[in-house]
Amino acid sequence: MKKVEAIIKPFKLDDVRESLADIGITGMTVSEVKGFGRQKGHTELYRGAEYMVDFLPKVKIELVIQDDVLDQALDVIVDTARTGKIGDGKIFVTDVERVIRIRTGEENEDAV
Ligand SMILES: Nc1ncnc2c1ncn2[C@@H]1O[C@H](COP(=O)(O)OP(=O)(O)OP(=O)(O)O)[C@@H](O)[C@H]1O
Ligand SMILES: [Mg+2]
Repeated sequence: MKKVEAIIKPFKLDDVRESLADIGITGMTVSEVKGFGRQKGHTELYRGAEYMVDFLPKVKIELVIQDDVLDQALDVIVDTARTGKIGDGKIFVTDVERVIRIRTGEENEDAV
């Protein structure tokens, strides 16, 4: 199992959620976050205005998925979240050791 953390532009969240649902992703966690990339937050466009702040608003999506859907999920996120402008975001992938569904006690592949 893999965890995918995708930092994206907030206005892309609905599209990304829908595209992921379309390929059968059944759960995700979303947070409002702030961050910067290599432009250090300066001079990035957000909702048509040029922001001059240290941290720009972003949305973080976290998904834990089975290995066999990883590549498809990454393709969907990249294709849907890309505008081609700076600040489109970044995706981090890590291994997940264990997953437990609290209600049933099911684990791992049965629980994602
Ligand atoms: N190395 C990193 N570690 C953790 N979070 C990061 C890292 N790089 C980017 N982020 C997060 O992703 C958000 C978007 O980053 P961004 O797309 O600006 O990356 P970039 O490397 O500057 O690429 P680009 O040149 O396309 O803007 C940042 O605001 C931050 O929240
Ligand atoms: Mg950047």
